[in-house]
Amino acid sequence: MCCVLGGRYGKVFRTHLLGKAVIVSTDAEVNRAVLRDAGETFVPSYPKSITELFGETSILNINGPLHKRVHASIVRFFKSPLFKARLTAHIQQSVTLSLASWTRTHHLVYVQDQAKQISFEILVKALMSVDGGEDLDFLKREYKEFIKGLICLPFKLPGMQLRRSLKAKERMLRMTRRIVEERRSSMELNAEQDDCNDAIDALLRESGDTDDNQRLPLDFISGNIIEMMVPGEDSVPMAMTLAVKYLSDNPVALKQLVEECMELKRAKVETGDSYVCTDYLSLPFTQNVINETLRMANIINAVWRQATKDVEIKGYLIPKGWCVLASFTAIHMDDQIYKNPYHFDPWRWEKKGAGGCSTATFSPFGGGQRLCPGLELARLEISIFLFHLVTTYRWVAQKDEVLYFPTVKMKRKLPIIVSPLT
Ligand code: HEM
Repeated sequence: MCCVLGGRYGKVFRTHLLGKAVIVSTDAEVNRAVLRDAGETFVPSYPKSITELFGETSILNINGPLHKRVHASIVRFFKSPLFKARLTAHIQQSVTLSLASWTRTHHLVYVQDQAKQISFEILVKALMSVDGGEDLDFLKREYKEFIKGLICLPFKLPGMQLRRSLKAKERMLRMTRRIVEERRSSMELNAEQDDCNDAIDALLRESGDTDDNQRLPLDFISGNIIEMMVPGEDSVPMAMTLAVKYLSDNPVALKQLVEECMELKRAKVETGDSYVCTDYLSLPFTQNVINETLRMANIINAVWRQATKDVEIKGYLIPKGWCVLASFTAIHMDDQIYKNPYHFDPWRWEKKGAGGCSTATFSPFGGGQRLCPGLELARLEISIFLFHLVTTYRWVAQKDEVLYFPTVKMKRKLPIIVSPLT
């Protein structure tokens, strides 16, 4: 029997958020059905200021065959062994350089700031091969202004944040467009070379499944490179920071992580081999720590969709035009699914499997057609950061607390006092 939702209704209920009538789902099966939909019934739906900032052709807004094509192209590139090998070396270099700057004993370090710095550099390297220098400083400055517009009043009047953010985006777009044009020219000159160094190359080479070899327009590529920074920029450093926070509060878990990482380090010293990406990703306890961090942190706590037609899921009728908020937090903190959900317990993943259980009950990276294309990049970065941190330093964390609104942050940026391992 199908029911039209009225007021609070069990695990799926109707409410008002940001002035919009919304159906909130805290039900794993309903969430899975929403995520699995390939754009026929549900399309992304964001508050007005976000849609304005992203633009209509952003991967986060588009649907149908174009979305599928762009998403597949990015996933293919991020999964390619050559990219992962290059990126592993780059992440190692960024992390070790950053850690080397903390060398003094009893030195105070703000983990959140350090993690942000490391992961921003890695992100722009992966997306557009910007590698330090003025371009990186420019992007850092403009991106900071741009991102403030994500949570602001949706008016573009002079002096208002949304207008300032859109101006910052215009400046970033000019720079990105220049890089994209230069890259296309050099591709035309070296037509036989089909190696992709970054997401720009991947999108420039993307020709679709059709015979007409339709390339993606340059403005489309430039815009998407900037818009793809949004889901990756804050989430990775916050996962790194929260992992350090949870480990600081759980010495037994930290001890086991240190032992696992030290064993790999000793093996590498003995053989003289360098680290490859699978070394990091196959450390089972490290992956359990990352799973547990992502489960508890809920950095992306939900996804928003809008129904394009009346649809019935598990007996609930979702009327056409209504927004659905599929909550990940509700599932990740459900004590029917995770025993003692507020307790940091990396060992629970030994039972569930290090790769996580089904996407219905563990979906920090979303699922279905919009499954995060940066998933492996994120896991690799967090793994490398934790590995080098625990094999280089001991630390004592100062008192701090996690804030969940409007986005996940540490109240004091997680200050720790570090001492180098002798
Ligand atoms: C811990 C880190 C990360 C988390 C928790 C995370 C989470 C997510 C989630 C939940 C979605 C799905 C949104 C939806 O269905 O509407 C998503 C999409 C996306 N993520 Fe990530 N992400 C992370 C890192 C990254 C990184 C490093 C990148 C690199 C560029 C990235 C790029 C994207 C893109 C482009 C999308 C949009 C995909 C689409 O709509 O087709 N993410 N992410």
